[in-house]
Amino acid sequence: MQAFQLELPPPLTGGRFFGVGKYSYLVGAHPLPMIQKMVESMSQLQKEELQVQDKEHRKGCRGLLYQQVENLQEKVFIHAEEVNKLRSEEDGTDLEKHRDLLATENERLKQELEACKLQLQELTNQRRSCEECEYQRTENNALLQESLSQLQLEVAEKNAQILKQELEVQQKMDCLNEVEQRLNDSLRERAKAKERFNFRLWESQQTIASLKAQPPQIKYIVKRVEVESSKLKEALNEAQSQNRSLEEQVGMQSQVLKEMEQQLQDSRNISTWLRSQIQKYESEVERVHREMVEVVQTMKDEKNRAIEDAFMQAQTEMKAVHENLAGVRTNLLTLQPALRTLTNDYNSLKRQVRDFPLMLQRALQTTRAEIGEVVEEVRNTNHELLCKYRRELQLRKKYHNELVRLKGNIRVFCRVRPVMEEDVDGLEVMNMVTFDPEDDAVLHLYHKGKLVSFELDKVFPPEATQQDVFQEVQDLITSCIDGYNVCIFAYGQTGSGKTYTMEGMQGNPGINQRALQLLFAEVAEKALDWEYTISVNMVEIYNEALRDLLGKEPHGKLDIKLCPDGSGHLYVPGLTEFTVKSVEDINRVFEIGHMNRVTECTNLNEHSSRSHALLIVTVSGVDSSTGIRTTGKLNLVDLAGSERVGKSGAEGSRLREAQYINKSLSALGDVIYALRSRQNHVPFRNSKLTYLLQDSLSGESKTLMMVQVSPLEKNTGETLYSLKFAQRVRSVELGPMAKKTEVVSFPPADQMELDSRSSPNSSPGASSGRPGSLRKKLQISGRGKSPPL
Ligand SMILES: Nc1ncnc2c1ncn2[C@@H]1O[C@H](COP(=O)(O)OP(=O)(O)OP(=O)(O)O)[C@@H](O)[C@H]1O
Repeated sequence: MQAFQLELPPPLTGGRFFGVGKYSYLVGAHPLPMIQKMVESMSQLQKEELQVQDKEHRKGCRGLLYQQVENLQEKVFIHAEEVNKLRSEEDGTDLEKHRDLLATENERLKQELEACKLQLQELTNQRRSCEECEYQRTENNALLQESLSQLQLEVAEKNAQILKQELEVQQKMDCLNEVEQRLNDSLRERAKAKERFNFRLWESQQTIASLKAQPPQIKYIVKRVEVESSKLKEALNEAQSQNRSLEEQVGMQSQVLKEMEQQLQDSRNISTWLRSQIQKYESEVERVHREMVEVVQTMKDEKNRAIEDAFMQAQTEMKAVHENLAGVRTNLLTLQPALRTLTNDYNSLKRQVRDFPLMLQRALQTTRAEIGEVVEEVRNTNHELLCKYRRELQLRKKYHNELVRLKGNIRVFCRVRPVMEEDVDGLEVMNMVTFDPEDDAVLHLYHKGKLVSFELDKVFPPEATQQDVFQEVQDLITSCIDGYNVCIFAYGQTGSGKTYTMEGMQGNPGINQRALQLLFAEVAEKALDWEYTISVNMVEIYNEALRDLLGKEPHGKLDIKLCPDGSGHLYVPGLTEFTVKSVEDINRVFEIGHMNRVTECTNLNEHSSRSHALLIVTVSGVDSSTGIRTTGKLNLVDLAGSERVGKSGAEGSRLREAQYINKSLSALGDVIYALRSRQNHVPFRNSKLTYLLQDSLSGESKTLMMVQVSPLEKNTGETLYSLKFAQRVRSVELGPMAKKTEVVSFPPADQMELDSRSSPNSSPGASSGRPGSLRKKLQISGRGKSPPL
């Protein structure tokens, strides 16, 4: 029989033994009292078992059971030891300690922060007292505020971290408590099982003891021993099964222990991490603290420096102020007499100021009276001047009219067009017209080998410009503003330059546009006293039909009618009239007229040479001071070509056109003749042209006939005819002799030619009142004789 020795661990400190009989229990602060108790009872059991073994040497079957129990005890002990060790090493209180430490550290940081705030407050106060460092302080303050807010943020973060860690620690603690609870429960279970086992063991021992106490009956005993030994076997089996269940429980316990170990390991990791975090936090706090201290130190230094500077500056300024004060004191001494003088002056000025309104009122009254007198004088002078001006105006008008009358109310000019490139046509062109260099009213025409001379009111050579021509006619145009009716006719064969003279060309306008421009200028000059309105009509007479060139329906024929007011004046119902105020307006009107003329005909050149184009300008004015009203009419007429088509044997429409043209031109000649010779009857109604211009030709009206001629040899016939026409118009002399003259019709073209043939060298101009050089020449040569009309 083998003896079993069980080595038990020394009892843990802090515990007390309480024993009842052979079972003793350890209670107190030990973490595993049940295990301990179990170990104790097991050792007790072992001792008793040993005694039994001694007594019952034959009962070797119990050895296995003891062996197993021993192993079990060993394992339980090891586990208990490990648990104790773990508990002592990594107790949950460590985490709590860390947490407490962190809380303390946090508290300390908060206090430091408060101290920093206080210091900052102090510095702010100090800075307030130092005004010169205001700007710098504001900047530093802002920086500090910024770092402070950063620190506060960090502290808040750390607090949050601490709270989180506290929560985690709490969770771990709860976990540990739960594990401990479970361990305690399992130990209690085990103790109960052990107790039951012991009780059975005790019962078995009691049975053995009672068996031993019975008297020996060999045969019977042997049998009983066998019986008892089977009982023991049963007990043994039961113990083994209990042992197995205990082993299972131990396995479970070891599993639980493993879990606990794992949890402890996790806790250890977390604790390490927390420690590192705390270290980081501490180092950060330390760094911030160091920075704060540095900043505070820098600010203190700056403050001291600023104070020193301010002090030095104040000292310097104080010194300067003292010096100034001394200067001021000296000045004060010298200024006192000046002050006295100034005070006296001031007092006298005050007196003057007091008296000033009265003086001013008197001066104003005097000045007003003087101004009134002067104004009255000026008014009188103005009135006189105005009267003089009006007288002068009347005189000017009178003299102008006298001048025009002296020149003749009907004047005849001649313009010779230059030889054009298209006239040359490869052949040598002979210029048949020559001029008198000493007299600008004479021209000579070389015709059929003879030189025929003509004297008119003015002759324009080919080189005369549009401006030169206009210069001579502008008097007539301005008289229109004074209320006179003016007619300017362009007469001549086709291509002789009538349109050029009247309308002109782009960029070089003729009489029409220049006349309107002049009217605008004159009207503007008189705008102070007179208010003028300038309106225009444009008409065309073709084959004795009157057409409105500005109307919306230029095809319609117009009629000339007597005014229903009984004034005897004529008017054209439905004739379009435009009021013009500027050159742009004129251009627009000309454009409309031109367009209407173009739309009417297929060949404008042909058409224009066979129709009369009239631009009628009406100038109405009212004198704002006197209320006098004037109305003048300017008729600018581009006549149809005067060539004698009828003679060349034309037929049909061409002949009809020619007849109409001849008729109207003859009628014009007749009217002018009748007017110049002051006949009682003037045949205005013989043509549409003269009838339309009746108002403008009669009475005080002024007429200019611009006879256009070509210098070309091929045109000499027509040139001669035109010049004769001009000569005849001009030769009609006003005065007693003219009055006596009979009323005769203007000779037709053929007759005029015959006349010229009969006396080619005769110059009708010789009989005119104009003292022309040619006339003198003719008189000297004895050939100055008026032709019969
Ligand atoms: N004084 C001048 N200087 C330069 N060119 C001129 C002059 N006179 C006329 N002409 C030119 O001669 C040509 C014929 O002139 P314009 O058309 O004026 O003649 P017209 O007598 O009006 O003819 P029509 O009776 O056919 O209308 C034009 O090309 C014109 O430019």
